Amino acid sequence: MASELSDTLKSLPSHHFQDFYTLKELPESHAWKPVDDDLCPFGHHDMVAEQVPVVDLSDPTAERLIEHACRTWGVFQIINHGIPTRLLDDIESACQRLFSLPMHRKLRAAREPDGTAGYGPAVISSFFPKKLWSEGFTIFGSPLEHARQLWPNDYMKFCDIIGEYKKEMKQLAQKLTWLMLSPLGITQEDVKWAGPEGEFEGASAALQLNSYPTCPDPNRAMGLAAHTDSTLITILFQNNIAGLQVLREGFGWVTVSPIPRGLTINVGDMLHIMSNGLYPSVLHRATVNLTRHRLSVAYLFGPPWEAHVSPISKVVDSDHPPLYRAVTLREYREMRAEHFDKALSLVRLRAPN
Ligand SMILES: C=C1C[C@]23C[C@@]1(O)CC[C@H]2[C@@]12CCC[C@@](C)(C(=O)O1)[C@H]2[C@@H]3C(=O)O
Ligand SMILES: O=C(O)CCC(=O)C(=O)O
Ligand SMILES: [Fe+2]
Repeated sequence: MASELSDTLKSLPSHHFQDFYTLKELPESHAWKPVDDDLCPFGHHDMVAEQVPVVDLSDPTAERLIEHACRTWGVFQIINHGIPTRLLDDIESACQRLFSLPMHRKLRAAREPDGTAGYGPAVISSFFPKKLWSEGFTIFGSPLEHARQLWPNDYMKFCDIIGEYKKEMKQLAQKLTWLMLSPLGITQEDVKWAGPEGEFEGASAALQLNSYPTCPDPNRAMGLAAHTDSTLITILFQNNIAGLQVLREGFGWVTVSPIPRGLTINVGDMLHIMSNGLYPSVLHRATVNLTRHRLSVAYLFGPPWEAHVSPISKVVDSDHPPLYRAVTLREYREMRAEHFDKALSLVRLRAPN
C-alpha cells in the first residue's frame, strides 16, 4: 500500500497532495500568521451583534429580505428551502466516505495538473505562499469515471447521490437567482441567456466537496483562503461545524453560524457584474478546527460558458453607468486562473459615481 502511494505520488507533477490525517504538528509549509489577528481589520467592533441574515423561504417577504441581504452582505442563509433532509444527510455521508479513503485511493481520482475535476487542493492554493489545510473534490458533469476509480466495486451509490443533489440544487439555484434579480426589476426578457422560461437551461454548474480535517494548530492554519466565487451564486451546505467566515465591510470577518439543514447563499462575481455592483460578491474563507472534521459542499451555479454577461440595462442609467464590460464565464475563469482576485478589477470600466 505504501509503495502504491509513493508510486502514485511520483507520477504526479509538483502538485501538492497532503495526507493531513497523519500529521501531529502543523508543518511550517502550512503555518499562516494567526488567523485571529485579522479578525477585525477595520478596528474593534462588537462582532456578536453582526449576524449573516437568515431568510425563511416560506416567508412572503423573503424577496425583500434577500434583496437587502444581497445589497449589504452579499450572503445570506436560507431555511425552509425544500431540499429533503435525507438528501443532505446522504451528501454528508458521501463526503465522509470519500475523504476517509486512504490517500493512495483518493489519488487515483487526482485532478490532472491542467484539469478541473477530481481530487486535490483548492485551485486557488497556488496563489498563496502557505499551503491550505483542506482537500477538495470537484465535479463537472458526471462523477462516474472518478467514482469508479475510488470505489471499483461500489461506485453507483456515490453517483446516485451526486446526481440527485445536483438536480435539486439546480432547481433551487434557478429559483434563488430570480428571487435575487426580481427586486432589481430584472425580468426574463432582460437575461436572454436565461432561456424563454427563465429556466437557465444552459447554465454551468459544478459541485465542490470540501474537507477540512482536524488540525493540531487551527489558529495558525487556513482551510480555504479568502476569495470570492466566480459564480452567479453559490449554494453551500456545511456539516453543522462552524468555519465559514465572510468579510463584512466596516466590521471584519463574521462567522456564518451553522443552522442545522440551513444553506448559505453567496453572491458570486458574475452576479456582481450583472447587478452593476449593487450586489457585491462576498469575500469569504474557511477556518479549521482542533477536534472536528468539517465538511462542506458548494454548488457553483454560473451562466452558460459562452454567454456574454454584462450589467443589465435595468440597473444602468446616466447616473449609474455600466461599471463592467461584457465578459463570458470562460474568459473570466481564464482571467481568474492567471490573476485570481484581480480578475474583477480587470473587467471594470470605471469607479462608481
Ligand atoms: C467552477 C469552479 C469555481 C471554482 C473553480 C471551479 O472551476 C471549480 C472549483 C471552484 C472553487 C471551489 C473552492 C473555491 C474556489 C475559489 C476554488 O479554488 O475552486 C472556487 C472556484 C471559483 O469560484 O472560481
Ligand atoms: O467550506 C466553506 O465553508 C467554504 C467553501 C467555499 O468557499 C467554496 O467551496 O467555494
Ligand atoms: Fe467559495
